[in-house]
Amino acid sequence: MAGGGKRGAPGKVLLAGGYLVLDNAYSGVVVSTSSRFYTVVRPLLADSPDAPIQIRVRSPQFQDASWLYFVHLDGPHTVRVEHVADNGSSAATKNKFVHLALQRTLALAAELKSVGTLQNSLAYGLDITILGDNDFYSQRAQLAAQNLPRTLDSLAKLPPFAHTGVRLPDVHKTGLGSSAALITSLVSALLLHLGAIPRDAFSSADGATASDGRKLAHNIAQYVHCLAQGKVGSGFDVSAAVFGSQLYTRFDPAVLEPLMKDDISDVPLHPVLAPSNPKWDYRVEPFKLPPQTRLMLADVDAGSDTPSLVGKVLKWRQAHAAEAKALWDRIDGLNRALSRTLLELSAKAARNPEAYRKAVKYISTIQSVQWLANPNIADNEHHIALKQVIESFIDAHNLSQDIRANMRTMGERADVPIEPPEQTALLDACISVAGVIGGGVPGAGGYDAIWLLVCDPAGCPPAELPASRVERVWSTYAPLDVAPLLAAESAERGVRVEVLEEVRGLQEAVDREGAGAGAGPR
Ligand SMILES: Nc1ncnc2c1ncn2[C@@H]1O[C@H](COP(=O)(O)OP(=O)(O)OP(=O)(O)O)[C@@H](O)[C@H]1O
Ligand SMILES: C[C@@](O)(CCOP(=O)(O)O)CC(=O)O
Repeated sequence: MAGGGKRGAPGKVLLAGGYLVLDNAYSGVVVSTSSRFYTVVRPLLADSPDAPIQIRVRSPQFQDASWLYFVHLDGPHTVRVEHVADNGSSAATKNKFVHLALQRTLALAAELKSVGTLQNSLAYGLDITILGDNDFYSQRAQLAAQNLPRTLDSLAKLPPFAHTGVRLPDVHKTGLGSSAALITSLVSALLLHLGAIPRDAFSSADGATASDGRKLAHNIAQYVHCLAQGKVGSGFDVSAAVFGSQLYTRFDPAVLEPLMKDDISDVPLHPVLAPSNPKWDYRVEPFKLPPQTRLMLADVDAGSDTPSLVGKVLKWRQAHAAEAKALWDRIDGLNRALSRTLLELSAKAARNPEAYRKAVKYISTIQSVQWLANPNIADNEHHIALKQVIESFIDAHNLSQDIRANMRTMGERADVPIEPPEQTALLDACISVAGVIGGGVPGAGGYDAIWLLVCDPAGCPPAELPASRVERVWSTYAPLDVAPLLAAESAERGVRVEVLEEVRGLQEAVDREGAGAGAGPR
């Protein structure tokens, strides 16, 4: 879009529901993050009018990350996107995720509009820039290079969309779901740019009431992500990128079966991907974190291999069906109760803001075990509303601890490190800090990350915030190398259209490496 429209899609954290969410009998509690992927689409203004339609895609945060494609519109249902050498050193590198996103989104647009309309929209070619917030990639090297301690303050000082200094395959990812956010952002930008969905498709949000345009973006993003990954996962990460925080229940993979072959040139996409196709049976139920709390995330430098964890857990589940069912049912009950309790806290805050504010302020200075120890609060009838808020926070604490215990059981039974002892020690240390509500290992677990939910009382001096106490624990924690991420929960619900100039550092990042608006292919 001339003028610099761009589409941002958030990352995700699966607070609860790892493994369970792969089965549509269960759900996952997923939070979308303030860290986003952005796609900026501009005309390429290719020199020769006779040249084939060109699309150039660049990721200026990486070395050798520029890909050039020719688009062939061979017939009413034949859109071919061909990867070609881009004059530079990137000739040999492919990007399957980007290539498939272009290929399938253009094909869908051709079905929805017409080949002629598509040809017109692509007449000048497309110059696409993809940028991810720093959080998606480990910033350890950047902090070390600038001699900065690993704190939230230091992260805030790094330039936005910092260069990672490496090639894409060599980057250390932090687990926020870079590929799902990237695919969602890219296909949404293309659908809008090509007029395949209305311009206001992303202006209102909320799962059940989402526009058909948003639902179409969801369906094609799920499809492309599955194709690129070579498997149909639960899709919670794409759903979070599209719809925002939610209680997610997966779609039946059968819906995508007709399109999962390599050559589908004779199979129309829209009948399968249309929001009106009843086989899309995913459910998005409302979820958000309570006011005056904050999600904290840390990247623990000891990666684990998610696919191998998942394979082993599913194998154990199959071999021990009855025991696994009891465990899965128990965990799902706890996960749903956690989601309900956190939503109840939002409702209590709305009903009685004063009592809520006081409760958060009070428990922010005390360890969770002591939250109702004060007889003044426990027995005083003037404090009923305050006490009710504190009780919900205690429920949230107990539920998250129970979930951890049951996930440890899952790990022990399946013999995989879902919450290994090293992570248990770290989480116990963090959760015992005053003002911390609960925490756990996100997603599939393993050694690589933790999440915490902490009180964030309004008007408290920064140094006295629970988050600052947690940061001190992280920065001095000897047994593991713990680095904070900047991300918090995103207040916006899912993918949205933004104004280029309003996202700090985005314009500069797009212009980096000599690729200003109107630049021809290099
Ligand atoms: N900035 C980017 N520009 C272009 N492609 C990217 C970018 N970031 C990621 N990708 C694509 O996504 C692929 C990585 O996907 P993969 O599924 O391995 O990661 P992921 O599981 O989403 O990672 P994480 O959850 O840790 O962020 C890369 O190989 C590349 O094709
Ligand atoms: C194990 C699983 O349920 C969650 C994996 O999540 P993550 O990639 O660890 O955030 C797999 C999935 O849902 O696709």
